[in-house]
Amino acid sequence: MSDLDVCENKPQETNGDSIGLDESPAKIAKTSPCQRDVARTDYLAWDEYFMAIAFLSAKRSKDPCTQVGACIVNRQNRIVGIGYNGMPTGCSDALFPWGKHNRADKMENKYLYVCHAEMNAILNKNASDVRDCRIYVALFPCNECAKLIIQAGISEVVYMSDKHAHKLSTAAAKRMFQAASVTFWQYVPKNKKIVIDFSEIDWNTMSQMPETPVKNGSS
Ligand SMILES: Nc1ccn([C@H]2C[C@H](O)[C@@H](COP(=O)(O)O)O2)c(=O)n1
Ligand SMILES: [Zn+2]
Repeated sequence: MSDLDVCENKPQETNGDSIGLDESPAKIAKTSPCQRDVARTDYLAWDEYFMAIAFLSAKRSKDPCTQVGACIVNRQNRIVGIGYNGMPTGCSDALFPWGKHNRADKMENKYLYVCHAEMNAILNKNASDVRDCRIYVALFPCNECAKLIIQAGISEVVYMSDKHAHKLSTAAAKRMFQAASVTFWQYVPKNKKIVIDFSEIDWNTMSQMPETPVKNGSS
């Protein structure tokens, strides 16, 4: 049984044995998670969870080179904003460039148009403001996002990669964060991977897995 399976309140048969209240520790150890009375211990820690949300959001990005996600969290560990790097609303991917090397036409460069993940997370906020929140982001913010983060009142930046540490935009961002007392620190994941495996669902207890992917309302 996986953690996602539906638990039923009846003794579960396991290996042909029934499980009674006076079972030996060895037998209790063999019971399925649903039979246990104590909480799981291998759940995601808060930082791991919020950074994973940022990485999941990045999966929506159409940038062929770098997909970035951001997740804003308040002091009660409630998510108040999520975003990823993408073109502005109404600026179709069919009409705006995802390239960055077009020497013939300087206008055909994604950097002129793309909204960064941090910007979208702030603009997507579901709270009146994001003051004193922290933002989880895969890459260290650029100087333009640093301005938005500071002006929005976010007080803490949690980042995974500082691969552009050598860039002027990163140095400028750090200079502004330090002047504005915005703390920043690098999250080092405990686990290299967090797998979301839909096939773990016990489809016998849920509506059958669709034979062919059902297209959702938007692409
Ligand atoms: N903190 C950041 C850094 C970058 N991005 C976005 C902006 C671009 O879409 C992409 C970077 O492209 P590359 O220079 O790797 O071709 O990532 C962001 O949203 N947030
Ligand atoms: Zn940025």
